[in-house]
Amino acid sequence: MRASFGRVELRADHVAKYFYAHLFAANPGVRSLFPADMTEQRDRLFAALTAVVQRLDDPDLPGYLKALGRDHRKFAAEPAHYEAVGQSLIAALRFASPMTWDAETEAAWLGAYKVLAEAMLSGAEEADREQAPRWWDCRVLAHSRPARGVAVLTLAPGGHFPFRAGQFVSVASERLPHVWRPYSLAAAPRADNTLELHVSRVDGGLLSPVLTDEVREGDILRLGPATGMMTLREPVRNAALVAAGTGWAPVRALLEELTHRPPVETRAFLVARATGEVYDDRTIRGIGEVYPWLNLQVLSRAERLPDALSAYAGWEHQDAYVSGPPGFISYATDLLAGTGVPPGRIRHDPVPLPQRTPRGVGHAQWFLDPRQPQWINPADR
Ligand SMILES: NC(=O)C1=CN([C@@H]2O[C@H](COP(=O)(O)OP(=O)(O)OC[C@H]3O[C@@H](n4cnc5c(N)ncnc54)[C@H](O)[C@@H]3O)[C@@H](O)[C@H]2O)C=CC1
Repeated sequence: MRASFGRVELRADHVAKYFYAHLFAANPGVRSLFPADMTEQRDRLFAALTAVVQRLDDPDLPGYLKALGRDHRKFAAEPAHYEAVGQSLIAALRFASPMTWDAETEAAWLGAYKVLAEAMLSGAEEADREQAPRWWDCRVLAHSRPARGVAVLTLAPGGHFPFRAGQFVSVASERLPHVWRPYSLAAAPRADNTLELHVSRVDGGLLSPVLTDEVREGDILRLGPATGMMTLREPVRNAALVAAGTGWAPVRALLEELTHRPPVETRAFLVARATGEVYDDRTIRGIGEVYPWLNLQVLSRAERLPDALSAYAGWEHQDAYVSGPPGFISYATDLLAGTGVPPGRIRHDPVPLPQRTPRGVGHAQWFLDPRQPQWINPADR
């Protein structure tokens, strides 16, 4: 599977287009479940597939797939859709590698897809049995813009919204139907059931400009179920929390949860946004009073992190939590591992894999199945 995916990945755009064309042609009713503009959606298919193929041996994969299936209920995904997606996926993969696709490869993909679909469906069925809502409609109670390109939203869910500090949710706005994006919850569960999101505006992004610039108090946002493994590891030990930009959100939630636990030595390192701002300065200014056991350092640039980390010892006895832009997560995780934190003790949310191969292929490359030298790739011209 990995070998065949390596070849297909080179033609990711073509394969994804073929996959959706096949899916919508064979199942016309399915089209309305997807956004009007499919450009981003196509990339997401490959990000998801890549993540699964890279993690085939990962013992956490079944749990991840079950959570994914539970989460997919918000898309109104039914068992028949899983069947249809499987057929279109195999058709697209076969189409993309005509010279190398054989019965053995097809059997491997069919088997893997069956395992994947069964795990996701079992997650969805479990949620159905628990009568868990497919999504939560949440009213925007407050919307503020504490810094350039950042919005803080306070939400009131229609009913009880179960989650743990450090988790994230998928969010959609009625202003942009069917477009869902993940955001970390910026506070631990509260007595009044309200939730907080910190949104950084991504230029050219789809949902973040809507959430920062258009959403108003009184709007309804739709939230999928909370998920993610950046929760406090039990039993709670000394902890290092490392965040950049709005990656501060889940760290703030974890700090709030730590106030309800017996005190442990906690260090936090917050790197300012690329624009130079630390947007939650009101919380940060009063932090010593609320969290007397916390040592917080605010750093103006990520390059200051190595020195800040090396000023401390005893890293091998810490749990570490990292959040921020994907490049920052890899950077900080490597630094922490270098200071002696065992890799199994560093928690962060899933990071999209960097694209390994250039996109866009010419007719010649499309025709010749094996990987070709860079010079015939139009994207490199
Ligand atoms: N659970 C999580 O991991 C969360 C992740 N995020 C992500 O964090 C980002 C926040 O955006 P902004 O606040 O605009 O932050 P930003 O884009 O301004 O970046 C914050 C800091 O990260 C550093 N950084 C960025 N890329 C780096 C790299 N490759 N290596 C080393 N350092 C790097 C920059 O120096 C910058 O100072 C978004 O990508 C968002 O998706 C946000 C919330 C939670």
